Amino acid sequence: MSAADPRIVDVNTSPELPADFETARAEAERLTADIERYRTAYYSEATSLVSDAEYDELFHRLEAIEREFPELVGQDSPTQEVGAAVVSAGFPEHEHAERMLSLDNVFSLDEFREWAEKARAAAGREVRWLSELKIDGLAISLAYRNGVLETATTRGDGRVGEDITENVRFIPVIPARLDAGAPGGAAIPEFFEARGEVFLASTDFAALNARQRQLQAEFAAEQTAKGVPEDRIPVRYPDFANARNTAAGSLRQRAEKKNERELELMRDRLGRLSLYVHGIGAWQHPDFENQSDAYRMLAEWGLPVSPHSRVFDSVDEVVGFIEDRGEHRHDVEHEIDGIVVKIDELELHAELGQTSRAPRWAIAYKYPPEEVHTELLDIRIGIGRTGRATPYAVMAPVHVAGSTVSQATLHNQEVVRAKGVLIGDTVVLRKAGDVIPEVLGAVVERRDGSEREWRMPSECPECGAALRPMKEGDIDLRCPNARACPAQVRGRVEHIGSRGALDIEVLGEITAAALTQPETPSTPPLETEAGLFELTLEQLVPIEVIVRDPETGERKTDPETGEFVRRAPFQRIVVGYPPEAKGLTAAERRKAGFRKDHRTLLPSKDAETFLAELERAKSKPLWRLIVSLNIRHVGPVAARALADWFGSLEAIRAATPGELAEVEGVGGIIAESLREWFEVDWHREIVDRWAAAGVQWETPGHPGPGAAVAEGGVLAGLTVVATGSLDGFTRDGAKEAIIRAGGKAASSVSKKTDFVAAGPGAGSKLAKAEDLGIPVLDAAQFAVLVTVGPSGLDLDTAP
Ligand SMILES: NC(=O)c1ccc[n+]([C@@H]2O[C@H](COP(=O)([O-])OP(=O)(O)OC[C@H]3O[C@@H](n4cnc5c(N)ncnc54)[C@H](O)[C@@H]3O)[C@@H](O)[C@H]2O)c1
Repeated sequence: MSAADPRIVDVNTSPELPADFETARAEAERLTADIERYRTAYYSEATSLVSDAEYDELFHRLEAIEREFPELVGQDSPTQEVGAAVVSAGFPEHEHAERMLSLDNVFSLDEFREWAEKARAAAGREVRWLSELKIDGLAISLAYRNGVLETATTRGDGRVGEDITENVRFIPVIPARLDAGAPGGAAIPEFFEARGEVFLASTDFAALNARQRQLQAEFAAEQTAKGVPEDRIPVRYPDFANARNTAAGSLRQRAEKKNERELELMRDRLGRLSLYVHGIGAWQHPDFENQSDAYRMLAEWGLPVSPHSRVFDSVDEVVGFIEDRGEHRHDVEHEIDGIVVKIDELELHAELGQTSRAPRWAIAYKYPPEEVHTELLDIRIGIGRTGRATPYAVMAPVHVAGSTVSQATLHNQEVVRAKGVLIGDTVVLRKAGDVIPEVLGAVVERRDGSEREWRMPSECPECGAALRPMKEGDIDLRCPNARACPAQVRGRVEHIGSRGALDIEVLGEITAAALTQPETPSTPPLETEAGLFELTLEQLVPIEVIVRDPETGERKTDPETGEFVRRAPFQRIVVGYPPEAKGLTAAERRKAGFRKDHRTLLPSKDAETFLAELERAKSKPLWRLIVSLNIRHVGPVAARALADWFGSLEAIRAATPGELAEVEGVGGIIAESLREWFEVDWHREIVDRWAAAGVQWETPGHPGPGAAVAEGGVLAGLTVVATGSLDGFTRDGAKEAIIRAGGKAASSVSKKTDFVAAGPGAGSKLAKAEDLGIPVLDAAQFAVLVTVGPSGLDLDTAP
């Protein structure tokens, strides 16, 4: 999807400004009406009808138009105002002793440098820059009289806000009474206002959502007990989508009309809120020179101050801070949407002054957005190689955190319910850097009734089998048709080619699909992976696939012909004279009317590479072959352990679950999974057909299960257990040293054990060795054992 897609919001490119006054006025009116609607919802209902980036874009567009046509700037333009006037939620109104302002924004480092240069020029001297994290929360003003919290007020329109003191009393970090501090410290003034940001720390936000899920589960259990069918139980406690709006909503809850239980929940939410002070308002006789000094004083009196603020002497250092914090945006305990840079010297605040909405001595540098709004077009099901059915969101493509996103996993049907999203909803999508995109929830207020509920399908979308949980109580549903479901075969074949398995060049997602679900021929060359090593050039060449859009997964059509775009990954077409013209001279060909229009299908380079890679794969290390069998829980680590110990697939198959579980790195779950896998006929068919095609299911020269690799080594015939951390050896290193010396490296102590090497952290194995009277060695003795053998040990001095 190109960046020119109208649905993709790009805050960095704005169209040209209107050319004449009338057009400009009409657009400014439209923008004002939209901004008005959005900010009322945002400040009064804690709801984001559009994303912050979209809001900022509208705001900037209006600012740009007003700059071009200054006659348009009216008193009530949003560009001249702070926040929004209070839309009463029933809280008393309260007038700030000193106005609360907003901040001007910049969106690039160049813009920031330009602003800093201007501010310095206006100051007429070098200044110090107080650089702070811009907390994504909501501003409040705390008025203290004689050290006691008198009022806590929202910002409102900057002059008058809502008195939310009663709610703020439940926020544990906000002191009701200040602490006079250490003797000799600054005296608390009779009256002052501290400004700060209320926010929900990321861990508290996660905990609050966990609580919502728990409440929903309890509610669902009650409903079930009343006989309400599962799919009719409403979502009473949906996930909260956004920490800032949740904090704002929590703070503006009304206690009236709430029953005991609701009050308890309300207080629980308030109790999770935090605050950092980031400014001062009215203050009688300040006896400090810098804003940073004020912070130190407020902290002494017990008000929470952000630990992340820094003071710099140069703009370059500030830029470094902005860049560094931008890279570590998520290492902070709360959400940040930018950096606020302020001149530290209070004297200059007075000198530079303020506009109608923001101080001239501070600026907010905003980071690119990580949350955007987009439309949820559909919810579909993906079937993975293990048959797991995973719902995923298909969205109108949207640009966020450096890439275009149109799909996001929704994990399972419970998650879809908890998020409370409907198809057709405007949803909040979050993508932070390289992190996987996540749908946070719906913008419920934007619903128009056309949205529809999604239900988890009961059948596999690829093969029609009835989906079911693997075992009772599982939330995940699976397609049980493991052998024939095209999605599962495709997934397994792709896995075989992956780097952690057989690492076969060419065998990726597209080839896997081409081999299992081609357009032509209608019978796929592979019914299951059993036929992989039997593939021939003749089978590969005719394969055609329909090209899909990598973002939407939709089949691509040719805009001219209207037909699906096809690709033949394994073909090369050579155009020449027909075979009948062979041996004729040019004149004879002309005379006979032969033309150069005969097409011959030949294998492409990929086809040849693929077959050569398959050939090579047949003798790859046994552990890679084991990984490529797609056995549940058997990844590279377990496969290596199995291959090292047993040396052949046959030995693994013949081992009892007990013997399997004894191998270090294997354990009971994997042992059981292996046993189940080998019981299935078509699994054994894979092994047999691959073997018939030349796959080597054993490690050449391996002497057999658990036996010494190095015949006749100093530990031949001896079993050694290494436990705890042995100085000079890694865990695997110790095991390898035993095997290299010809011994058997066992993972549990029994009567058959000859030596136990134990380092710090050794637990029950050491105790057992002592019980059984088996010699226990320290790291130094172990080193002697594996190099010289038991004859080098002086066992009387063993610990
Ligand atoms: N999505 C929407 O519908 C919608 C609507 C309205 C506003 N908004 C968001 O709100 C912004 C405008 O709100 P605004 O006027 O509060 O401006 P702002 O958020 O751009 O900046 C001013 C505010 O930053 C806060 N802040 C956080 N950390 C601070 C610090 N260390 N020092 C000083 N202040 C700090 C204060 O609350 C201050 O009032 C928009 O840019 C947008 O992101 C969104």
